Amino acid sequence: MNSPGCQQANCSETLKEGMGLTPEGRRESRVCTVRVPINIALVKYWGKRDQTQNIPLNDSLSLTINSLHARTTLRVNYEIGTDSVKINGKSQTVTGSRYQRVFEEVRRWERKRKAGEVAEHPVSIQFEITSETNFPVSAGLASSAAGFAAIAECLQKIFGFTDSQKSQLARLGSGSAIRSIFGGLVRWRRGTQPNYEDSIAEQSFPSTHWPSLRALILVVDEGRKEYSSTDGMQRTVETSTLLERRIECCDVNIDKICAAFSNRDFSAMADMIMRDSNNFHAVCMDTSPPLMYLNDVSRTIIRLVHVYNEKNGSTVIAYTFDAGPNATLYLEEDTVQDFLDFATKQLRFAESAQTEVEEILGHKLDESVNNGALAQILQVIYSQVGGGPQLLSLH
Ligand SMILES: Nc1ncnc2c1ncn2[C@@H]1O[C@H](COP(=O)(O)OP(=O)(O)OP(=O)(O)O)[C@@H](O)[C@H]1O
Ligand SMILES: C[C@@](O)(CCOP(=O)(O)OP(=O)(O)O)CC(=O)O
Repeated sequence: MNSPGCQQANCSETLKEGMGLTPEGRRESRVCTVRVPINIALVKYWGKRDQTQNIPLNDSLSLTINSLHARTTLRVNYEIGTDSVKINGKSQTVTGSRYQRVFEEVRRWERKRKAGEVAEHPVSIQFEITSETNFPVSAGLASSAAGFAAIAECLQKIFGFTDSQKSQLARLGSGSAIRSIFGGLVRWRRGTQPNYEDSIAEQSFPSTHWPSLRALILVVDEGRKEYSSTDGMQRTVETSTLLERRIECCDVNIDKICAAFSNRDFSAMADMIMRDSNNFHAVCMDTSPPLMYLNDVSRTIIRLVHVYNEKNGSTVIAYTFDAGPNATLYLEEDTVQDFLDFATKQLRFAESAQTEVEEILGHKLDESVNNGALAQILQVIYSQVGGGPQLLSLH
């Protein structure tokens, strides 16, 4: 069976103080390129106590999935101009966006830093971002997490911000982005301080602690989801009575998953992962009007996983669903082949997804096996649990 690639985190460099000047005496532009993976939560973040700062009501926990990533280049020009953001070749609206929130925060910090210094030039900063992702954006595959963590990484490298400032910038863009700053198993603490400085992420375990852990993402819908996570969770906060109970349980569930992870006890971890996913979607259904992120294919996958575990006599695979119908399955490497053999008999795979399965298995599928029921899998992504951001270039 083929192994998915693994990259190691390597993001400790920053530009040194004392930057170059152009012949006109202006600061030279700086450019940074990073590659940052997505993360998929095992205990979901859902609900905020501060909407503008993205401060969560509950702690959350995720695994970093390094096959899916954003490759982002940020250019900072020290002049007055219009900021721009391009994702997969498409220009994004910056005015009034989350990008602008992040850019304004950086300008504010730089103004503050410059106050007291006799600046030759006022703080004029223009931002240009180009980002490519190797997966669809806004489809519930945590594109915003990789995207905003990448922007925060670049900003730290260019401006020399502290780790805490980097976290704040990532979180300001999208809450879940704060967890993509690390590899492995990552916890985002909601924090209790009024200034939110302790609402930060930390690595609970590096990916090397459990090298045989794998993720299989079954994409069943590549389209934009109906309600964004941002709007959906706010609606839940306003209307769900179950949310309060969910929030009470998150810390205990995180502790249980961390203990299971520490002992590499897959079955104990898997049970908690599936419980959290189901609890999260129950809370979504308890929202008014309900948030129905799962579809029939998602539900077929849920059933399939339980049948497979039962057939096995122990829990060897877990599902989790974010705010969309696509499934992330966690399992160990030695389960992948048997599970895919089983799944290809029960589900229907689109032609490209079939090729992806064949690549994972390292052999062709028998013509007759890929004829399962109507459930259609469009794409299969196989990944290790990986390291965090990688710095590609800085100048
Ligand atoms: N590579 C990127 N760089 C910068 N911003 C990005 C990038 N990819 C996505 N985004 C931003 O994230 C938004 C999509 O976020 P959204 O939360 O709707 O989807 P998602 O992240 O795929 O889903 P979820 O967070 O529920 O898993 C995009 O509209 C864009 O503003
Ligand atoms: C279901 C989730 O994926 C929700 C992610 O929400 P976002 O981080 O996208 O929300 P904003 O902070 O408003 O940008 C669960 C999770 O990743 O923890």
